[in-house]
Amino acid sequence: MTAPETNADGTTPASGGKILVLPGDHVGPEVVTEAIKVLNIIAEETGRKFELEVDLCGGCSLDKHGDSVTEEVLQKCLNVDAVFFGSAGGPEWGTAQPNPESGLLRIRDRMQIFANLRPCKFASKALLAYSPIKTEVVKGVDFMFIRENCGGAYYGKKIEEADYGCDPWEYSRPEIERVVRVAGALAMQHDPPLQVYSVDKANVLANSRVWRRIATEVFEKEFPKIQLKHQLADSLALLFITKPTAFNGVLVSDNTFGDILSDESGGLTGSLGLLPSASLAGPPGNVDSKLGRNSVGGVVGLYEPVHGSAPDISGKGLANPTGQILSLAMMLRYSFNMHREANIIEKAVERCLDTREDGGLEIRTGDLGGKAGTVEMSEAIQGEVRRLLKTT
Ligand SMILES: NC(=O)C1=CN([C@@H]2O[C@H](COP(=O)(O)OP(=O)(O)OC[C@H]3O[C@@H](n4cnc5c(N)ncnc54)[C@H](O)[C@@H]3O)[C@@H](O)[C@H]2O)C=CC1
Ligand SMILES: CC(C)CC(=O)C(=O)O
Ligand SMILES: [Mg+2]
Repeated sequence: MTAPETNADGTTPASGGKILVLPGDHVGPEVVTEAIKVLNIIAEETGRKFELEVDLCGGCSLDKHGDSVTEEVLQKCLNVDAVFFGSAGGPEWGTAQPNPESGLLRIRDRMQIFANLRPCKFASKALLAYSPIKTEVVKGVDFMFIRENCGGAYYGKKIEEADYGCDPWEYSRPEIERVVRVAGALAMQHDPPLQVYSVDKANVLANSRVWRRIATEVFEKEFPKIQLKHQLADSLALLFITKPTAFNGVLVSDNTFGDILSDESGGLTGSLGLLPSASLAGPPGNVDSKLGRNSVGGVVGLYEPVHGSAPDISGKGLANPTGQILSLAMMLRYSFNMHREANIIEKAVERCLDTREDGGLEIRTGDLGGKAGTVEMSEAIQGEVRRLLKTT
């Protein structure tokens, strides 16, 4: 899984950075394999040499090592520029601890990749027809959901007894400040800055009231051009269905609300199989912050699709590889500053999904009602990526 040792003209490729690949379980390895083919095309065409290492996390690690992630793999995560992750879990491992998913949670914690960016927009306008929401309601939806990724109810000292369970839902000032700053920094990358919404349950939860107060303070002090708006999480679940474009811009929330509400994006845009994500250890882009920088001038991050291991369709070559391939685009953009190549992958995906009338290839995997398999979709994207790299 490495790029060629020399460029076509015989020169040595520039050192491109280290990537740890953790394919995980069920459809994870199926879609990761396809995304790596796209990465190899980019490495080949640009001469950038990435150092790739593949290891285990999830049920596959439980089977081999008796733990969902080993200390050795956690250490490797700390010594790379980016981690490329598939998905962890499946019914055969159940939920008793440590379950496969706990491996991913431990990696997020160890890497302190506290900002999980989950963009929601149509990868092609042809997909408007696949949304269960009326076209006139969902057309133009375009937001970035930022989910706090290392705190809240998913972490802390849990109590699990036969008849009692407790997950403390805690947030402290530094945890809130750093993630809302990422929301502000992303919004400021646009001219005029994007609207930012902070999502909470401040009408009920103490940790939400602290979240709201600190988010307000950070925006007043550090992002005076943005007027932060607050939205309760329960009504947002409704408004995402009835008026999703009202939230175009950037949304930021805690771990639990963000996990649940960002899956709704899959419902809005046609299929969960299309959606990528990036979990970052600092703000992306040229910001005045050294937090989370990697050895190649980008941000340390873990990249994975929003979807899980889809055990219901695994082993049949049916999974849509698009979410994983778009996660690769996010990795190139945020961890490797390869904006051109990231844009090319997104354009290639769009062309493969566009209707023939619009000059596209109109390829549809099963989640979009079509007959194409994982490899067919991936090969079409690879072909478009190669063509666009040569011609643009
Ligand atoms: N980051 C991760 O590793 C995550 C892991 N999980 C784990 O995954 C396992 C399955 O969870 P589910 O609740 O079923 O959620 P899921 O996201 O795996 O699947 C939900 C539905 O979406 C479909 N789907 C998902 N990805 C698809 C793709 N690429 N192409 C076509 N269809 C796709 C599935 O077939 C299923 O019908 C569980 O063990 C869960 O804990 C769930 C979410 C995230
Ligand atoms: C650890 C994961 C299984 C939690 C989740 O659902 C997600 O991150 O999307
Ligand atoms: Mg989830």
